[in-house]
Amino acid sequence: MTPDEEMIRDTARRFAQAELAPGAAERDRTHRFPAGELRALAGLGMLGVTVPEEWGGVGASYLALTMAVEALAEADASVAVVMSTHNSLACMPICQHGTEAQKERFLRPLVAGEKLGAVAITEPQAGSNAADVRTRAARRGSGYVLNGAKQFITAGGYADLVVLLASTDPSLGPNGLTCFIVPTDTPGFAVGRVEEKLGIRSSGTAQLLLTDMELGEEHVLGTPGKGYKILLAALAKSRLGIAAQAVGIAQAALDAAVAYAKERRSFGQPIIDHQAVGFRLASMATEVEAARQLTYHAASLCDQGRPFHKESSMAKLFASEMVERVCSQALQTFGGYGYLADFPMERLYRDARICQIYEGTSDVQRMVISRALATA
Ligand SMILES: CC(C)(COP(=O)(O)OP(=O)(O)OC[C@H]1O[C@@H](n2cnc3c(N)ncnc32)[C@H](O)[C@@H]1OP(=O)(O)O)[C@@H](O)C(=O)NCCC(=O)NCCSC(=O)CCS(=O)O
Repeated sequence: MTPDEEMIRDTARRFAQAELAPGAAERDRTHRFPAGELRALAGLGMLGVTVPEEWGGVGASYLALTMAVEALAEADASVAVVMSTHNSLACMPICQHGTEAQKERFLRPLVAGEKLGAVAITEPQAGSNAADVRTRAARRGSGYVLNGAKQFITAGGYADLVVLLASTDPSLGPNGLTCFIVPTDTPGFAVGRVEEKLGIRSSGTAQLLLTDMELGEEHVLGTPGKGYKILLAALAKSRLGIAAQAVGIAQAALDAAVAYAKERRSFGQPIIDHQAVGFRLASMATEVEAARQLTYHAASLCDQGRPFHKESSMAKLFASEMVERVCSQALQTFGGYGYLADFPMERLYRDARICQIYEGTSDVQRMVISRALATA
């Protein structure tokens, strides 16, 4: 880890503990989207961590981004996932595939925190099979007219720009999918339901509706027909962020359980001194550290330009299944108090569950890993 990476991690950690942790339960309860908190994060460079400095970013590594997401998730997983998605799935595809004009117009304000980014791949019928996107972008004059619906879009109710996958040629299947940069004030764009959820309740997950929405050619991101590959490549990186989110939530649960187990007494001693509790905490700590190391390893491979897709999926798979186990065991340590909304365990337990679902379910990660094994 370089001094710069450490500094980014520590900056995120300080902000998370001072500015996010105190309001996390309240945002969860009221479902308030953390718009002000995200603007404050922009001031710390957290909305363009891996974007080069020439576009206003920090120009840091994916390891730095991963550690920053982990630190935020320890305090508030909703903020962490919005920040992670904005960085990896909105900023970076534009950074890597955008024209100079697109970077000037769209990327710079995203990094500065003047605009918030989201990604829209998933549709009501297209989840794990992302190639089944049916949102249609039909040619009209020199531009396109888009019709369709997008589902489960993180920050969808609040984003200013959406990197969106649509079909420009259905006869070509996945090779007819194209990425568009969609300003959400475009006529024909509407936010549908903002979803009620088990966890990450302040992340503004929404359905997006596109009705005869006209976009000029300058909104096409990358080469038409290459959109699926652009976003599969971006997802391989963004999954590091979900793994990091899982590690952060699990660390918070572990810390809370250890603190409680030292303080709570039964049968004449702190419960941590009962072997059943102490051993349980030991196993939890080991699992959290194993997931962290898998995640950092995958991020480091990515930073070195080495193959990392299998490792990224392994990290996401292991960390997201680990966090449910660890949160369950942490909650158990609190006994009845763990089940009450007055205590943080209840929210951590709910926030943990989504990690096995979004940005590729556990089964999708197993698919990516097993295909890599088959072709090695
Ligand atoms: C299930 C999948 C993993 C795979 O689907 P496919 O079988 O359709 O894809 P492939 O044949 O493997 O690949 C097609 C094509 O793309 C190239 N490819 C694949 N992976 C990569 C990569 N990591 N980097 C670059 N290129 C890649 C591959 O070589 C093929 O190219 P050729 O045709 O050979 O030239 C996939 O569908 C999948 O990941 N599904 C899960 C989708 C998912 O994660 N959805 C969540 C999206 S997020 C969202 O929409 C909103 C929620 S949010 O977080 O806000």
